[in-house]
Amino acid sequence: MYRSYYRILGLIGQGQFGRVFCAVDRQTGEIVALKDLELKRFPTHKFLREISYLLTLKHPNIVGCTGLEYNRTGRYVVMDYCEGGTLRDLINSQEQLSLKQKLNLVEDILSGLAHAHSRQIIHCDIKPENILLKLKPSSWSAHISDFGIARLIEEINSQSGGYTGSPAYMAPERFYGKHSFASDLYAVGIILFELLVGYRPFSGYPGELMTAHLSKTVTIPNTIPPLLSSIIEKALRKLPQRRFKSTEEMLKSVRLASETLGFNSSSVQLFTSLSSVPNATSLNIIHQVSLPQRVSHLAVDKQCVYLGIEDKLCCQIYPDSSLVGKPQEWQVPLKGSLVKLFSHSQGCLTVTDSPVNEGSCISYFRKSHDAGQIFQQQQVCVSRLNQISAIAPGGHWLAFISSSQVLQFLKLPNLERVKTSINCSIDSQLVTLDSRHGMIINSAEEKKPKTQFTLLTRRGNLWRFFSLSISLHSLVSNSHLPDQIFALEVSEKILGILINLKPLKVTRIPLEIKPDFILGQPWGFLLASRQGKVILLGIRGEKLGGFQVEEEITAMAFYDQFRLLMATDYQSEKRLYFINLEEKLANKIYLNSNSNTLS
Ligand SMILES: Nc1ncnc2c1ncn2[C@@H]1O[C@H](COP(=O)(O)OP(=O)(O)OP(=O)(O)O)[C@@H](O)[C@H]1O
Repeated sequence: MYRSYYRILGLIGQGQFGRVFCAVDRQTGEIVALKDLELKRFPTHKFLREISYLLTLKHPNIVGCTGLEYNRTGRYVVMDYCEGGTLRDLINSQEQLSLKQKLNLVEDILSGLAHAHSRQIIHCDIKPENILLKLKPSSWSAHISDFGIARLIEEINSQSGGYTGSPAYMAPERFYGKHSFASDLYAVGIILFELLVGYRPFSGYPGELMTAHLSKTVTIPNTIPPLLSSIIEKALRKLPQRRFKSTEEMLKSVRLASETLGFNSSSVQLFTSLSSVPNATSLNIIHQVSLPQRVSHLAVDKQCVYLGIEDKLCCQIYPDSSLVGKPQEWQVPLKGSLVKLFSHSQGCLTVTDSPVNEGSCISYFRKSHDAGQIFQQQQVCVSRLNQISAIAPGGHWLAFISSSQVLQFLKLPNLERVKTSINCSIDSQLVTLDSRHGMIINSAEEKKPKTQFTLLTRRGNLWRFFSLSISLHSLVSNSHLPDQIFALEVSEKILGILINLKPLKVTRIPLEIKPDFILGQPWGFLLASRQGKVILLGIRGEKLGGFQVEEEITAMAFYDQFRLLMATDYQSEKRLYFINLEEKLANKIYLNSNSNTLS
């Protein structure tokens, strides 16, 4: 058996007939889905026949099957990867889609179906779980999955009698074991209803659903514009011959409705999910201190707090890591203005821009408990830094891209240069994943928005990883969850993008603020704007809460899972707050099994 062409990144899910994995092509770095079809249920002759026809079903709105993979672990169908999950995930999420976006998704489904129907193929199991999503700027494109598989399953089950499919989306004739192209259109009609109204026209147990589909009239709320309710009504007619004559005819009607209503969707009162504006409720402030000057940067390591104040570094050493009690305090001058501050296990690192030349200085400050002071131990001057990122927080490496567009590494704590010859674009962004890996991210907006993610090892090896068809900025990794990245999408609205790397899954989170601070924690991310609004997001992008302060926030850092340091500036009053967010997050947190459990 040969070595697999793919490296599996993670299990995406388990269907009735086998598992689906997210994998990366070892040669091209392309992300694919591998569907493992059990040998027992799909004997090779059936499997091959089905695959040969699946390979020919090519359309932008059908999840493409690109090949087969046989290896030691099994036999897989290789498919295009849909990083956005299913339409069901989107319906259940907090993302609010505009009318135009909802209709575009239905148009995508109908376009894919029209192609299949033109080849005499009926899907038989159209439902939100079988519609997969890919990112497109500020929205999603829909792709029909389970095509051939659905047909194959249909064949297997019809041999044992009875119907297959999902009763909530099944046309009346399907309960009698009959199906036609119009049965697929009925299912699209239910999806359109669900997207617009927020629930399905019929609910209940399979028996109740069957009765309803066969004999109950669909009630369409009068908040739905007539142009759309007439489409739903026609698609959901009980007799297949009374529905749309063809998929193209239904597609045309939806397109017309989208063009007529879509740009003016604010006037259409549709179902919307819960409002997610954070409440400005009282905060649990452990204590607060006045500061003599504005703090631009904050970093914490155990009982040491580092405050960046203009061209000075202030170090406070507390009796213990609860940061209660009176700290010992030292100040050291910095050469130039501070642009970044990192904590390190034995001290901290500063990056300053030199006022005299065009260069930057990276300095390592070591704290000495015995001597009760902090002193500068090492310093290197480099050409002005564009992007900088600490590899392994509190760890062994620092990587940066200099203005000469070369990626460089420094060993910590002695700041010894490691030679690399990796060219990077000046606009590249860097993030840390774990002690050995980082990522270089290049976003382009020109003709087509695109973001390319390249994996970087601490030895300076690069590996093209994957790309997304949107443009991203302000990327931040979560040192507590090495497989998660948060970013902002470049678009009219403020959209957060949560990227899980293993398996690749992208979630879009509409935000009410434009965050200036993004901090990763074991329970998720804290986002805050300088204007004082703070949002707490869980590890799946769900909103856990938030708060608002009157002051301008100038710097933030966590000193344990829940306790936060926040420096503010308000009418010449500068303060440092010690805040406990535990109550705000209590009972709302889902931690994955890799992270520490909460007491
Ligand atoms: N090409 C793909 N890209 C990304 N995720 C996929 C892809 N194909 C399937 N998945 C995901 O893998 C999981 C399992 O999919 P699968 O199609 O095997 O089963 P299912 O649709 O959940 O159930 P059923 O077996 O009843 O059809 C689902 O969460 C699905 O969204």
